[in-house]
Amino acid sequence: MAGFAELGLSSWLVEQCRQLGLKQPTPVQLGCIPAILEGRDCLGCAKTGSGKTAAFVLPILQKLSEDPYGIFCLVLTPTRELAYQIAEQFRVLGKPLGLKDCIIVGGMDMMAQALELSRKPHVVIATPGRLADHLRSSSTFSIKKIRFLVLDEADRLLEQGCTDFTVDLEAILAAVPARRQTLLFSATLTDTLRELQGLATNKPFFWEAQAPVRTVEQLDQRYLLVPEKVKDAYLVHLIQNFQDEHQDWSIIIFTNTCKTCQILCMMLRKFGFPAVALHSTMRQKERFAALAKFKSSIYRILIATDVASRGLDIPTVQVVINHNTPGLPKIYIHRVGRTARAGRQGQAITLVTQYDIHLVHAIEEQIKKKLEEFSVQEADVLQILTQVNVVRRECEIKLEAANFGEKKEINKRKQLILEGKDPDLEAKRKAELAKIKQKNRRFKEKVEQALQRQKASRADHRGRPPRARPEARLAPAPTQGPA
Ligand SMILES: Nc1ncnc2c1ncn2[C@@H]1O[C@H](COP(=O)(O)OP(=O)(O)OP(=O)(O)O)[C@@H](O)[C@H]1O
Repeated sequence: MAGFAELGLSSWLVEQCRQLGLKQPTPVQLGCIPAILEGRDCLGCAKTGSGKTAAFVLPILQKLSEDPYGIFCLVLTPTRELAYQIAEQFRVLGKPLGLKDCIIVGGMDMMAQALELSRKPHVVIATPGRLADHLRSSSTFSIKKIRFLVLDEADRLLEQGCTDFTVDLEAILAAVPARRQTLLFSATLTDTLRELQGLATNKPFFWEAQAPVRTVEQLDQRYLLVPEKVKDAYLVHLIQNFQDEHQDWSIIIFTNTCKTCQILCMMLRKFGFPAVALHSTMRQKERFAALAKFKSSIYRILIATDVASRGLDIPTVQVVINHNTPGLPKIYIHRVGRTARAGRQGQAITLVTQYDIHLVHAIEEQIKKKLEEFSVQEADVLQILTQVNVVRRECEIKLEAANFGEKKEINKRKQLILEGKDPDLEAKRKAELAKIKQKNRRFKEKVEQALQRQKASRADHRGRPPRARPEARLAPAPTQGPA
């Protein structure tokens, strides 16, 4: 198998890899590094934890060492934490170059960032919103001459999710040169391939890992069917068992809202578990502090919303628990990909209520693998049921008294003012964006319905009725009220 040197990387970079313990290139690195060194655009789609970051960082550093100037490379990424993680990889691998990098993300001081940008760093790693703000408000830097544009988690940057990057991306794309190399990476790139291909037009090289299953083999994937009302008792039971059976452990629990995230964190702490929360309504400094404490195992449990579902590389994570079944299979793929990274073992347990069975089927269809049932001693769960429900209620009351929702609004407004924006104008802009999104959604739905009708009428023509939906594989468990 080819080593890093055979891929065309210089000896100093091969030595950097060796020092970091990267002995052999991973398949995505084997595929993409030579193409990037050749000057081609690249779309790299490989499973979570397979080394996509180094697949773009290494060839960029090589090209930078041949012709160093600032700003040479711009990396865009959907979350702030991920921006810091990517910067770290550039710093470590590019140390012999004396690499200057600059991180441009929301929630941090804008003036300090503007100053850093004006010093022409070699590499800028940014979230789209904040970089677009700088482009609109400052003329002290330029990205007109960048040689590389990287979109990490490219499909997320292009989709219209709860944070819509499209307007900011347009502003950024208008400011970068047409003659550049564009590199797009994600574990779920194929879902938005058509949109992405429009961005990478310079002899694009598409690399996709060929595998029958879309999640990693070393990942043990389970579901646990739980009645909605007793979910938290199951969660406490799972964690207690895991803590009893393992010495050195770390768990990430994903939730669907910031409020649930906060309540679960309070609740688990009341039970004496070392838990810390990470969600978008926390101040940025608190977010970084929480992640740092989890990474250094001061806290063993990270309870997070989907701000942590993509890209974060924390090798010690052995288990991912989905407190809610993700509504989209690709969110599932990224969430469970926080464990079993770089060849390690890992386990993912998804709590599934009677209302979520169709979501599990959609996930299984996408990942091309059936989840197995995780069994627990229900009698043990019943024993703690009342206590868990009482503690949860106490936490809810405490959070309501602390005006969590209101504080969230106030924090948002404060942040906007700090960023030099008018909160009311921003609210108007958001409302307009939401309207456009809703219009787009309706349009998409109409198209889908028309396609369905076409399909059905074709099936009628052939005299075959459309296929009936398969029976739900998971039978709903009996609902159990709190004792
Ligand atoms: N050639 C290699 N040999 C061994 N380990 C590697 C190699 N390349 C990268 N790694 C390690 O693998 C881990 C995962 O890499 P990385 O974070 O780049 O994954 P990814 O493919 O971007 O995952 P995700 O899709 O979740 O973002 C990192 O800890 C990284 O240091």
